[in-house]
Amino acid sequence: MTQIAFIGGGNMARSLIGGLLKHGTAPGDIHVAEPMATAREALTRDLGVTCHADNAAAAAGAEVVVLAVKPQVMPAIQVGLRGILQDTAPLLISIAAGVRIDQLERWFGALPIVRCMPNTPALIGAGATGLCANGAVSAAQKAKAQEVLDSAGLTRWIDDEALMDTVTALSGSGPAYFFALVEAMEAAAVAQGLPRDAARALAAQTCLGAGRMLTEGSEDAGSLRQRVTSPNGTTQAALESFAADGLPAIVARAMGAARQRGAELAASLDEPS
Ligand SMILES: NC(=O)C1=CN([C@@H]2O[C@H](COP(=O)(O)OP(=O)(O)OC[C@H]3O[C@@H](n4cnc5c(N)ncnc54)[C@H](O)[C@@H]3O)[C@@H](O)[C@H]2O)C=CC1
Ligand SMILES: O=C(O)[C@@H]1CCC=N1
Repeated sequence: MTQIAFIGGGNMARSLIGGLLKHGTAPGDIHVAEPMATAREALTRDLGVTCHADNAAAAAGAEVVVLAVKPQVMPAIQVGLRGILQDTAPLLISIAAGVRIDQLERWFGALPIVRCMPNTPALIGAGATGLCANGAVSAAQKAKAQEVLDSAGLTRWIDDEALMDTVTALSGSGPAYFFALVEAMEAAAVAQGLPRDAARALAAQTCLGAGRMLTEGSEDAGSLRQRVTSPNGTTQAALESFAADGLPAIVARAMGAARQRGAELAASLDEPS
């Protein structure tokens, strides 16, 4: 079996490891480097994976190394990792927001690299991941990267790396937009007098049902929306209010801010010329 190392054992690493274990990867084939002792203990206790305090120790012997640290931590981990990665030449997968493939090549050397952007629903196997490969990634390695991310949910290859910040703005950050909308819907229902537990249950099930209609049926969001909207009915009244308040522009501005933040995060990691 392929040995996989995770550098950073936080939320996303945990989600991706959970998916791999569910899809048949043996815990013994997964090594995790994590500086926090309590997190290492929890990972071993909960998932049965082997944890290391040292990044190079986790990466030694791995055919796939997943970089799952915060973007700001990325330049610092090259110190301990570059040597071992140059010796073993694994497939390097980065899940860090913003961080570009050319930066990864500069820090870790010429390697097959896949930059990807998963999201938190990976925790329940319902994630969505965009992936982008550099020219050194073989067809077999591409298939391996896809297999790793497929275990967390849906995957899509993105040919143009410049669009990865848009993927981050769409599906990487997207779960938070959705939760924010649900919070607002629940709060409005409670303000109208509905008990909180009823508001929460009805809102959550509504989102589940709407999401399943989108993913399990063949209709797009626009036509599903139209089917809810009776002429001169309640939905029309709500949608007209959204339109008057500029919902599409609000969403476009928010996604623009997310995309720009991805680019800024990456730029902040470039050495001044
Ligand atoms: N949270 C999210 O929704 C998503 C996050 N991402 C990306 O995933 C990456 C990780 O994010 P999270 O899991 O949310 O963060 P997190 O903070 O939960 O996990 C990061 C882990 O890295 C560890 N760490 C810190 N310094 C380290 C070092 N020098 N060597 C090894 N490990 C070190 C931390 O102790 C922590 O456990 C980020 O780059 C983020 O942009 C990608 C998609 C979605
Ligand atoms: O907020 C962030 O920067 C990360 C990347 C996408 C989701 N969470």
